[in-house]
This record gives sequence, C-alpha cells and structure tokens, in this order.
Amino acid sequence: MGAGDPWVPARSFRQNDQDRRWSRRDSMASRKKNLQGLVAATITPMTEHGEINLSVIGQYVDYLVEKQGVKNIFVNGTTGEGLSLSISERRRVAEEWVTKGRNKLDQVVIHVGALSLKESQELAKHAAEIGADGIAVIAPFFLKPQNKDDLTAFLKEVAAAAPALPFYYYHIPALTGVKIRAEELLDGIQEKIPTFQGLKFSDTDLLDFGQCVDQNRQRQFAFLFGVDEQLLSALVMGATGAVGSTYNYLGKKTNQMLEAYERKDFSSALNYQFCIQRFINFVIKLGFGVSQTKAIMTLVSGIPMGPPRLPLQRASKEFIDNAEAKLKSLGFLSFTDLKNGNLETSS
Ligand SMILES: CC(=O)N[C@@H]([C@@H](O)[C@H](O)[C@H](O)CO)[C@@H](O)CC(=O)C(=O)O
Repeated sequence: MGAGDPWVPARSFRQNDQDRRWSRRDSMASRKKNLQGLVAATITPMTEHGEINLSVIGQYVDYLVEKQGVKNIFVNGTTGEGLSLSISERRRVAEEWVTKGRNKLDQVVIHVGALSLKESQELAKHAAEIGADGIAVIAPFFLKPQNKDDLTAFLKEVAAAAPALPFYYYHIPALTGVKIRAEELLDGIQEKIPTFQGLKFSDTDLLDFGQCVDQNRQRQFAFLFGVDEQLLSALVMGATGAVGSTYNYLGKKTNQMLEAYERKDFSSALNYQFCIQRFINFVIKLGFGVSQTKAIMTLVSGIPMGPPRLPLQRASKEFIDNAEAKLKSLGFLSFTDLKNGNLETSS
C-alpha cells in the first residue's frame, strides 16, 4: 500500500505498530500517535434544569470503551452543543472528559472554535494546560472569512495559542455557511500552521474529501470523516478515521464494519453500512439532530443525557418510541436487554 498506487488508500484505517513508528516526528506537537479509528462526538449531559451534568461523564467514558469499543472522543463539538455553552462551561466539560478519560481513552480532542478569536485562543490554551491530545476549530460563522487566506489567518492564531497540541480543522459548511473547499484550505497549510495534523470533514462532497487525501498523500495527516451514514464510501477514498454522533451508541456496529473492511470482506462491510443507514435514514425522516441524539443515547446507554439547551427542544416521545422500535427491529437493541433493564446494544 502506498502513495505510488493510485488505487489503494495511502494508509490503513486502523493503526498498527508500523503506523505508530512512522507517525513519530520531531516536533513536540506531532509526537502523539495519529488519531485513527472511531471518535465519538460526545454529548454534553445536562440536568433537567439545563445545567451541565458532569456527574455522569465517568460512567459515559466506561460505556464508550466497554460497550462500544470507542476509545477516542471529540468534545464540545456540534453534538456536544459546544457553541451553546459558556466559555466557563466548555472549560469544565473539557476538564471532566480529560480527567475521567485518563488511562481509559486513547485520545481526547477538544473543539475550541468560537466566534471570538480571543475566546478560541483561551480555550486552546486551556486544552493544552489540562493535557488534551488535540484541538479542533470550525470556521467562524457570523462575521465569516471571505477566502482561504482569511480562514487560515484565524486558524493560525488559534493554533499558536497551543503550540504543542495537534491541530485539526473542522469542516462543516452546512452549519457554518463557510463554503471554502477543504482541498483549497489544505494546500500549503503546514507551512502556515506547523501543528496542523488533520481534517475533520463533516460534509458529503466526496470529491473535495478525496482530493484532500490524494493531494496530501506524502503527509501524515489524519482524514476524519464526519458523515456516519456514508463512512464506507469515505474509507474507500482514504479516510483514516471517523468522528460522529452515532458512534456513541452504534460504535460497536460501526467497528464491525471497519473490521470487515480491513479484512477486505467488502460484502459484509456493505451490509453493516446498509444496516446503519437504515437506522439513520429512518431517524432523519423523523427529524434528527442533537436533541434526538441525546434521547437515543439515553435510551441505549441508560445514562441520562438530559435535554438540549435552547433554542433546541427536547425530542418528542413519539420520536423516542419510533427510534426504539427501529433499533430493536434492526437488532441494535435486544428485547432481552430491555427486559433485564440493561440497555445494551446487541452484537
Ligand atoms: C451535522 C452533524 O451533527 N453531523 C454529525 C454526524 O455524526 C451526524 O450526526 C451523522 O452522520 C448522522 O447524520 C457529526 O459530523 C458532528 C460531529 O462530529 C460533532 O458533533 O462535532
């Protein structure tokens, strides 16, 4: 496998010892191993009164590791309602995940994007102080960057506030409204941002994603795909990992898809992807977003995630009942587990 063969992804999705050796580089920022495999975009648990609920995060870490086989997390992103939290809340949430994840999780990446450069820098610095493994930043989305250079200038200033931490650009144009192509942004980015380590690509434009991979084959970037229902296509394009909301409760199923892909059992991998798609397609038609993710995770894990923060509204009872029936019919949630009061996903 390698850059010379245009038909094979530059790197394997899962990290092996050789990858680990190759990924060691000299600068402090890149001494950490590459971020690979599934990364759960964590939910921020809240109390019924809408306050952040740190008390269940320890339990949440154990659930991800033990029940879903997911050992990387992305904190305070879209699913974590990061932009709806105050700076002080974001700091406390990040601290709790890092503390509770110590010696259990492989990597904790903190999303530090904000509309204010100063706030973003403060959060980046804080992430470094608490021992996070990386930071990610979305494009500012109110007074927007007009072109690649504006966006790079903003990202560079944030990255510089945490010069020892790997830096990821979080591309999510449907939510930020910033349509600068990731391929364009990545061109020459390491010269501007030496800690640049990868891209979190939450978009369906596989031409843009594929070209990001193709044009950077000589670099050890992480290409993290963020559309869970299309992950298999992105694997073929060279994704080295995936960040998503559904890995909180469908991590085990998605890991089975990754394993099938790794052993080149493409027919099984496709069956897993179709099965996952059946669920996501079903909930998208009902109306699916952060609120619904919180409700599904509460149902599947038994850990109370609480309501979302305004302006989001909690998921309806009708949605939860329908989602539960679908999970059961697809074998993602077994009747026996429910009967025993143990909401564990079936294998
Ligand atoms: C728009 C959105 O929330 N996308 C999700 C996906 O995981 C998404 O929920 C999933 O693909 C279902 O459509 C992630 O890309 C978001 C994410 O990684 C994050 O929470 O930061």
